[in-house]
Amino acid sequence: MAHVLGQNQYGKAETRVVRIYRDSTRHEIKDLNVSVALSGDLDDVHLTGSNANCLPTDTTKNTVYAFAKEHGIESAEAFGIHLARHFVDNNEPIHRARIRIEEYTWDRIRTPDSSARFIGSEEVGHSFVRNGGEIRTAQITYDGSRFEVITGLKELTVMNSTNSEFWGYIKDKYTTLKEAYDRILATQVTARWAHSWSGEETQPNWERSYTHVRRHLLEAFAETYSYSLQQTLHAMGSRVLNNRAEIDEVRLELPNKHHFLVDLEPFGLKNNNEVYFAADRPYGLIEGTVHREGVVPVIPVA
Ligand SMILES: O=c1[nH]c(=O)c2[nH]c(=O)[nH]c2[nH]1
Repeated sequence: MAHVLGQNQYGKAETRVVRIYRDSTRHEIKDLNVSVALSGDLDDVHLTGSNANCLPTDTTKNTVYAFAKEHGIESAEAFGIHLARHFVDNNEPIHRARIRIEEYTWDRIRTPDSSARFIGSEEVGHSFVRNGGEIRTAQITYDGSRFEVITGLKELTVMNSTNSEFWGYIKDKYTTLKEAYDRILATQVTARWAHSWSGEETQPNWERSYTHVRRHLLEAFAETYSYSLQQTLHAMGSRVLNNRAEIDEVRLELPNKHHFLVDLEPFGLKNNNEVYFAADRPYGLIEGTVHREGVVPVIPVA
């Protein structure tokens, strides 16, 4: 039986690159995890053993490090665009590059010590603490003519301790869930958003765009009086599209981090919505895309 080689791609995954800027005593850090996936005219590599069209994954890793030195890392998106363009435009057999990046952020450590090696008010120019919050993500795809840039974040955990209800749902013989008129709403946000930029004009300010999208997601979560996590999801996506013209589509994955009231009656105590059991699994998983009318969604449904 004949077999057909289907979609394939290759490259070095998870190259961890840390770039320090030492231009002043106030150092800057960019800390990325970069995964390269190349595809193109690679049939022979798989079928005949000829590696004539194969740019080694080792080289893709080296390119990440060399570009960090030569071009710097202004933003994950700009760095990914640079890499993708390089791999496709300089290697004839490579027709498409997908660069996935995770970015870890570092906050400055502040100290009241005012000795000379500290600059500014209370900031230490060279001391950082890893931000325990969300991880930033970026995916850049380039096919030789168009770019697709999908920015995102994951592991952003948020909670509303009130302003959340859930009732009026379908009830069948298996339904035991009690209707809730004042519950905790907590989730760990995974969000991705697609930019309309595709390579023609100058690039958006990726860092500023990220900061604003994150703020809009959080503000929408906090300000929405919620009748379901689904409704909150739509409010979060809409808020981003209403406020950020550079973005066409937002996809959200929101696990419902259930908080169940503990029965305190056995101890002769009344639980007035104060003591909860935070369950880690199973969890409801609410997923959805909000996009502009007429735009064909591009963010893959994982
Ligand atoms: O916001 C919610 N959406 C649901 O679909 C659902 N289902 C459920 O059991 N609890 C909840 N909460």
